[in-house]
Amino acid sequence: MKQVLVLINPKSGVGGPYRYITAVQNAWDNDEHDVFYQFSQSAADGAAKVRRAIEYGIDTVLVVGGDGMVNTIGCELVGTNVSLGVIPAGSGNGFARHFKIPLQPVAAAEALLHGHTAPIDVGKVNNRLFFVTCSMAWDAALVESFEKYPFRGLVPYVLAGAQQLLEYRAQPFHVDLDGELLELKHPLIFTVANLSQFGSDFLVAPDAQADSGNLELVAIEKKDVPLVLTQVHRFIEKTFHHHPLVTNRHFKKMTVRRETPSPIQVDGELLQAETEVHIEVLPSALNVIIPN
Ligand SMILES: Nc1ncnc2c1ncn2[C@@H]1O[C@H](COP(=O)(O)OP(=O)(O)OP(=O)(O)O)[C@@H](O)[C@H]1O
Repeated sequence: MKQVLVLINPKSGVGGPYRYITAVQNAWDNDEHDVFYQFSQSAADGAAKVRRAIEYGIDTVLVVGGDGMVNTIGCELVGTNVSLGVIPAGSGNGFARHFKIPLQPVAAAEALLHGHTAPIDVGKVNNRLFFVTCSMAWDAALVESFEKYPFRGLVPYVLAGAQQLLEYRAQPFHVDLDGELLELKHPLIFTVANLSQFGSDFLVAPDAQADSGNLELVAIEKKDVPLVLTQVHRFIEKTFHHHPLVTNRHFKKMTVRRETPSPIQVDGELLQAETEVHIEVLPSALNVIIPN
């Protein structure tokens, strides 16, 4: 019997948690699985519950939540043999969308049940892990405005972005990328992607592969953003990162030196950071259940 912990964020999801519990129960509660259900009231509460479950000998943790919860629980599972499955219940669901996990709970529970487990890379920024994306310029600052909106999704994201466009003061970034030196004068977008999207199908690094052993940098100077944005077909064709004005690199280790400290975005959450930021990839560090 495989031991399965279903960890539910009671704050996430549409239609209340029992919709998700029923979906998982109908698919997973069978002769092969012992399934336990717990609510995760906070990041610390969820982490403590997962640590206890690991000690108990759990095989799988199914997270019912969004990218923020995937991050806080994923951090506890890195370096263990426990597999992470994600039943998407967030607003953006970048992690789940990258792996084509269905957004409907019944379909998601079924897809994970019949899926396969594979190791994926994890990003590390200073002392914090990230699974989806990490941003350091205007693409980080907009999260502050976004968090103030009473509702979630692409619309507040765009509105927050527009508001921060007026307020954000771009600054020079000095970048050492696996030994290659890059000087960016005034980057507006500076995102490191482990997976392809921020969420809501907003693809920042369409080619990013979870098991490539690399992270991907997508950066655009402030003066070039309007030109890149006019090429709408590149967004539709998912090739905007190949635009000659976009800095697009695959790398394993990066150091960024900025002139003034400014917050960074880590899987949707805003963190304070000093001027110098270190990023590296931890290859094959987390076992994830991926639909077939
Ligand atoms: N382990 C956890 N347990 C409970 N709440 C958590 C946990 N981790 C993060 N949170 C908080 O729960 C709230 C919702 O997070 P969650 O990631 O589930 O949904 P979301 O933010 O809508 O998702 P997405 O990032 O995909 O848009 C956030 O305020 C987050 O800080």
